[in-house]
Amino acid sequence: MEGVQPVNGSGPACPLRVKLLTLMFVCDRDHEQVLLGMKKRGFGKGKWNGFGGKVEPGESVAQAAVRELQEESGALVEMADVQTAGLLDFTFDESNEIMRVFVFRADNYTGEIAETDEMRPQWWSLSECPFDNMWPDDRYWFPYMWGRRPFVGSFHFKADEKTIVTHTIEATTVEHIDTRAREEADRKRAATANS
Ligand SMILES: Nc1nc2c([nH]c(=O)n2[C@H]2C[C@H](O)[C@@H](COP(=O)(O)OP(=O)(O)OP(=O)(O)O)O2)c(=O)[nH]1
Repeated sequence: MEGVQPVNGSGPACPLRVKLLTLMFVCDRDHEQVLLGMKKRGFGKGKWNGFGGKVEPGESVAQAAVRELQEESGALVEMADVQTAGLLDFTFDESNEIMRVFVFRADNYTGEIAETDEMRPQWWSLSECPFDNMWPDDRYWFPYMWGRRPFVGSFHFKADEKTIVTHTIEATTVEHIDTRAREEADRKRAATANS
């Protein structure tokens, strides 16, 4: 189990499992374009999204973001070029899981972008971002991500994974998000060592 915490501090009677995830956006600032991938399988299949996935025990959240980007798109981002963008918690009716997603962006990459088993990458002009075919929460925080304004948010969905029931989104600092990322990676490492 990756981590367990009470719901809104309501005590251990109602634990939620935390799934630690990354999401990376490669941005071409000169042409106002962002690299998205069509998810070909698994959670979010059929949607355009940034690239990401689970954090492995022992790696930092940013390292996981770089690894997942390369595995899914072929693009390689140096750690020095990884920019902290945001932190998002997703919950769903009838689920006892929090999907805790650390969002990053990068303006530089090397390597050859290519389709993989999981994703079909494509550059999108910012003005033509396919929000109707992305997760419905994305239009709330995408302007923060592109605008380099650190954000923290939470979205609670119905079990249909389409309808947002409640949400919060607010500005924060890179330091706050980075501290949370370190805490979450430490928690995951400790939970794995104890299991
Ligand atoms: N844009 C956006 N991305 C989301 C939302 N919810 C959510 O989990 N994601 C992202 C976080 C991750 O990058 C991805 C889910 O991770 P995944 O299931 O693909 O993880 P993975 O690749 O490690 O899984 P697997 O191949 O090992 O099965 O979707 C959302 O509401 N909006």
